[in-house]
Amino acid sequence: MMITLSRVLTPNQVQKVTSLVSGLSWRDGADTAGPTAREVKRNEQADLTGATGTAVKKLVQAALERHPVLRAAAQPRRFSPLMISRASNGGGYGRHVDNAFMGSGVRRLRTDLSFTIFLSDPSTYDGGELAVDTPSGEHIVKPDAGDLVLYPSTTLHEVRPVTSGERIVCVGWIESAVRDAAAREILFDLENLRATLAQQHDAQSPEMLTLAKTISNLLRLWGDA
Ligand SMILES: O=C(O)CCC(=O)C(=O)O
Ligand SMILES: [Fe+2]
Repeated sequence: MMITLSRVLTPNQVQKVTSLVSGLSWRDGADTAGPTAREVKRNEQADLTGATGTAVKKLVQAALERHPVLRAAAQPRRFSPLMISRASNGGGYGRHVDNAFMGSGVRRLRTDLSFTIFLSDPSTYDGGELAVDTPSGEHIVKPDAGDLVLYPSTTLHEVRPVTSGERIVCVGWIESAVRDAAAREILFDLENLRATLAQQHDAQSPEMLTLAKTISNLLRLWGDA
């Protein structure tokens, strides 16, 4: 399942992040890629270790954690550290698969889902589409600034060359509490159903209680703590 969530960052938050990011220093993106991805990674990564970088990460992380649809779709257990990437002048990121594991020690996580939060207005750069291989063909997106694209880390994907302007994004990975993608999709459907039914039914109604019980018990069956 691949979805685009609109306005995970509001226009104000995009502006705030963009202005903070403009004060950061950058280094070659190949430094943070795995051995195969390194060959095709042609972008730069912001240094987020200082106070400004920390402020950026905090702002974005808070928006991610409170987003109800992202929570329902991803069932996040752990988030990777966020990265800010920039591509211009024909840069991009050729077809690759993300590393299965990231980080080390207690911070090590399995990458179940990858996401990109677009920070640049799409009218300000040419190219730079994110293209993800799906069983039904390539899914190509270039959404508005503030939108988040969530897709399975199991896929081959690429960022098409940026032929003019500059593409700035925030990327990260999620280890889901529900490892199996099919199980995650069933739970996402049920959560959407719950949200729809909640408009007509009281939370204490037998229907809503049974649905709550079903979702909770499927999480026990399929989820990791
Ligand atoms: O920039 C993007 O949209 C995706 C980047 C990517 O695939 C990666 O960092 O592994
Ligand atoms: Fe990737």
